[in-house]
Amino acid sequence: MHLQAPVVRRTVGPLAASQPLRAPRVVAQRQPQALVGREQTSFFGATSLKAFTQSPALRPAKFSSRLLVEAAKKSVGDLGKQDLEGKVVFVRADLNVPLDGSTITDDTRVRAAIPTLKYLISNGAKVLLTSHLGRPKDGPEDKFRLTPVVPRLQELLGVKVEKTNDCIGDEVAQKVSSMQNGEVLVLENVRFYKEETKNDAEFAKKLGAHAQIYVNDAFGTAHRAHASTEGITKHVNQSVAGFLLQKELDYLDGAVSNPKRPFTAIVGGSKVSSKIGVLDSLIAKADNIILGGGMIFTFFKAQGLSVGSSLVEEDKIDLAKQLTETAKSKGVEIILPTDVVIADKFDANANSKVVPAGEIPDGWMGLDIGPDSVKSFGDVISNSQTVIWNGPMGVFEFEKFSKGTFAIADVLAGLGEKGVTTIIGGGDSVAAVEKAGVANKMSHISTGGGASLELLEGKVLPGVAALNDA
Ligand SMILES: Nc1ncnc2c1ncn2[C@@H]1O[C@H](COP(=O)(O)OP(=O)(O)O)[C@@H](O)[C@H]1O
Ligand SMILES: O=C(OP(=O)(O)O)[C@H](O)COP(=O)(O)O
Repeated sequence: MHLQAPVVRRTVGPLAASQPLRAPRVVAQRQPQALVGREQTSFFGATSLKAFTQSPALRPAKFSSRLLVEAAKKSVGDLGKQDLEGKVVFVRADLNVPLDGSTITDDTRVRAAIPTLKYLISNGAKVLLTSHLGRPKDGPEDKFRLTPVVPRLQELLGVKVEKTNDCIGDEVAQKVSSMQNGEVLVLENVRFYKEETKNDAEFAKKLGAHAQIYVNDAFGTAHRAHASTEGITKHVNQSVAGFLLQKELDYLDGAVSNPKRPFTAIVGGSKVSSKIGVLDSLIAKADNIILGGGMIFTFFKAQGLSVGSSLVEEDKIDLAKQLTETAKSKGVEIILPTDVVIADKFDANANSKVVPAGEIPDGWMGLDIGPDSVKSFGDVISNSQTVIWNGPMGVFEFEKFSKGTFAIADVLAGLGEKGVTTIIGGGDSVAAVEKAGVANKMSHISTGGGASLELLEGKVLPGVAALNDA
């Protein structure tokens, strides 16, 4: 969630104008899925979080996202005062918010966590709340502390929220022992321990040491089998889904299991290695795949084009080649930008110019899609009936490189009136549409980018699978 300059890698190979990959398409229709409690409205829009907690659809005894799990899963809404009062409840949320220093630039994920927290507080639980923030590499780092979310949580919850400097250990034990019913204690970033992402059993046990009940409300991280999303469930009495997780699954499952067609997926952003694998199954599901952001340069390099010092995942170049071939053979369109905005350094005030996509000079890097690409992407998007978008088209945090992202956001915003389903997923993508002022025009704002893409793949999300059956 912190801006990172692309790794500088020199490109060798022929200079050539890039061509988007276009071909006729054949896509098999999937069968409709029966669903429970789905609502076809954005829950961050006008109806917002209040309606979310009050909606009867969100208090079903069971819910089931059949793309993901065999059995229906238990929800926090199944637990009443008799189950929660005086109990220590460990809540794993996704509070991985975009930050500018210590300022939260988009609080969507914090707001999204509120309904579950309010429900637990009002039922007298002692709430231990934790999350990851960013991807710290080697232990605690101040810039990855959860400190900035505490005042915002306090404001939204209307109760005092305390925080520890660690997520396990003596300080946590001591603070938990003096907690009163209805209090909230934030535990520090779980990724300060490498054991978190390794799903280490001992670490998971320590995380769960004080809690009787585990609530997973971290949809954005449900595709990770980590100690706080999966391992911990083995060390508590019961594990249930939070309202956000439930809401996301119910909505997305319906929207992507039987999408209205043409179905277009837009994939951008900078988590190339996390997301490039998803394209394989998208080829089987979507009619059009539009690529932007940092995703594109690995594809351009795979075509032997010049990418300068743009973000490239060298070890994914072969995969990019394969994906291009697979798409061609299946008749699916993978649409790449034809022009890009380049910069002479990774900086808001860098010199910039627009060049054909495959002609980035050495020392320059692509930080946005260009105006011709905006137009051709816009044409494809405007002819779609379902659009899912994860990953900004450029470094939208810098004004100079934000135009492509905001232009695509505007195109999507205009489709709502025509009844097109528009789904935006991912911390930064949501921040971008919020910044563009069009979030309330989308059908669904999802707190998970990678998670919603994996859902789209039909993969089992480990954070969901680990919960108790209803
Ligand atoms: N061409 C690019 N080069 C480097 N970074 C980029 C580029 N385009 C977009 N980004 C960055 O990608 C980040 C978001 O990526 P990602 O985490 O994959 O999206 P999301 O959070 O929506 O899932 C943004 O911070 C943006 O600045
Ligand atoms: O921001 C997130 O994912 P996203 O960018 O795919 O939406 C989640 O917090 C998961 O973070 P991770 O991709 O570092 O595991």
